[in-house]
Amino acid sequence: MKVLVINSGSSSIKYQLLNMEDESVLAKGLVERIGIDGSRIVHKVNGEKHVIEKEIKDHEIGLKLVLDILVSKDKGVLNSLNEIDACGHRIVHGGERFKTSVRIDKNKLSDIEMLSFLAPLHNPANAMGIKAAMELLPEAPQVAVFDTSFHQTMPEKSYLYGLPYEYYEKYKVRRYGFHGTSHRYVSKRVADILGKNIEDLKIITAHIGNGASVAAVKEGKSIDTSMGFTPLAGLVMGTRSGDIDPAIVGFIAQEEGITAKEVINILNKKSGMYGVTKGFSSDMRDIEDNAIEGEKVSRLAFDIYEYSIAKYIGGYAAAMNGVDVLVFTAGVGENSPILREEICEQYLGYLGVKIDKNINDFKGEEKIISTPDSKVTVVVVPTNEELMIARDTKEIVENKLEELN
Ligand SMILES: Nc1ncnc2c1ncn2[C@@H]1O[C@H](COP(=O)(O)OP(=O)(O)O)[C@@H](O)[C@H]1O
Ligand SMILES: CC(=O)OP(=O)(O)O
Ligand SMILES: [Mg+2]
Repeated sequence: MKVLVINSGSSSIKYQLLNMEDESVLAKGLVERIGIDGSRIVHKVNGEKHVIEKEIKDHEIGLKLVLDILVSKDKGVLNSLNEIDACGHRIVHGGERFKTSVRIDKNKLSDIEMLSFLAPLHNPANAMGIKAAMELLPEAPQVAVFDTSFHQTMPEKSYLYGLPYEYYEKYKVRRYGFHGTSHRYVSKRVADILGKNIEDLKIITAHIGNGASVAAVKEGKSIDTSMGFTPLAGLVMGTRSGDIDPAIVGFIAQEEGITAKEVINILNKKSGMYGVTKGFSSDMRDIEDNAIEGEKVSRLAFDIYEYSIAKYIGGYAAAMNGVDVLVFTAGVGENSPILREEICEQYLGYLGVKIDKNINDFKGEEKIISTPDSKVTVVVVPTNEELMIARDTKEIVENKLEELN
């Protein structure tokens, strides 16, 4: 079975075509800057990278280009689009409506669109990707895999805020949590790597990418996570503030003469590392390089970033009354030895965490970085959201996965 995985962002489409017989990636790529100047497609196949600059006005045109390239003579891997057996979509917000991955029909698509009020930055783009795929691949079943599903196991005490209860009843204001596909993948994978049963483990997964979140996974189930009602909450991120005193929103709005919505936009797009470094960069590679060279503002930003991660790890050790395994994943977690080292050494010694600095000095591999006598096993596990989406898609299409919706 060949599965096309689509992850539509507001201005991009990431895609992967997988052969599910052996889970190999046949081709993958990124359509970026959709609807703005400089749009292009970066396509990778057989170890080669092709960049095509082209005007791409919307998601349908973007996806059409992806499909054209997949069947093209020189850069393609398919003879015909009929070879695509199914399409899996990453959907950021499933609300309380979607507890598992589902096969998409018109009603489910409209429910996904209705959830846009909870994730205005993500769901409209996700829905555009589904519509484009339904249009261009009418024969292929479409499956939705939600960032929020894995966290639907959180108990009420984790997901309810200290707000008037009517806001939960009327508007479903609660913690949802995101990056669930990644937390699910790495928690299962680390149990396999360690040869343990996930049911016997208390795992903390730190998904540290441009968007970042930490989750507490007990007996294979998410019991808490740092993102909340939206992906703005929790850790300090590339451009997002993470947790702040909610009173700041009204205060800044009043002082700057702007609306609450505009303040939230600033918290999403102009804060985090970007904001603390006065607009220098949101990319951790830049911040890290500068911090290592001793530049003060970047060093401070890096400290704020690590400290916020460490506090959540400590909090989740308390939430589970212990921790057996700590996982680092995503762009920064996989590729920044210094971040892993500083977090473990400066903040987690009291938990009995000990890492081997020499072993830790690598990027992007599956590896145990703790010492044999460490009380907590610390492991780097590269995430693979696309593989999870493809696996769920295959299982749904083959009716092997129960849809609880
Ligand atoms: N070698 C590295 N050192 C530190 N950070 C890195 C490195 N490589 C990538 N990153 C960080 O990973 C981030 C992207 O992570 P990723 O998980 O791809 O994010 P997203 O899926 O949210 O776009 C980049 O912003 C960059 O800061
Ligand atoms: C939900 C979320 O924050 O996603 P990303 O990390 O891809 O921005
Ligand atoms: Mg990501």
